[in-house]
Amino acid sequence: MAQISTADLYDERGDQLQSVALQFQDIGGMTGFTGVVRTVRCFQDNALLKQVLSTPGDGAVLVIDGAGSLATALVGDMIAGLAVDNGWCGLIVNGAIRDRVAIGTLPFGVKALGSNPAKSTKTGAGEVDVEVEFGGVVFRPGATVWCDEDGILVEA
Ligand SMILES: O=C([O-])CC(=O)C(=O)O
Repeated sequence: MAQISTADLYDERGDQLQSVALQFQDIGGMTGFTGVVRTVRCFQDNALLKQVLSTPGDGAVLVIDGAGSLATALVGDMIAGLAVDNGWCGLIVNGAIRDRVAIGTLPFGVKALGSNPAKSTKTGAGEVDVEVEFGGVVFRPGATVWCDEDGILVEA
């Protein structure tokens, strides 16, 4: 069954929702996706998010706050494939990805600011399941998020 559009959802329950003002690109093969928020905060380093995506996702959306850096890719086709295999439903990346064409073939939601072929460091620095904030919105772990071509809504 098709999920409700974010515009219709906003008309129904906008008072309970936050809408992301940043303009993300739809890169994954699935543009409409919804799930419970999990989070990683990291900066130009992707070992921690790879570790999280190696665990069962149970249909959750991983919100990755890379502080908006476009200097290195936080996710490529291997990490995105790992996430699909482990039952995550999508990623929202406040930063860059790479392997854009391959990610576009996956049955998976990926919103990101852009792409860059340069890889990230792998030290594991960062935090998991903390509140993150970008685009005028606070993402709380456990809140529900809805994504489609129009944007991103998350429970307040
Ligand atoms: O390993 C990385 O840094 C990201 C990547 O290229 C992939 O997931 O395929």
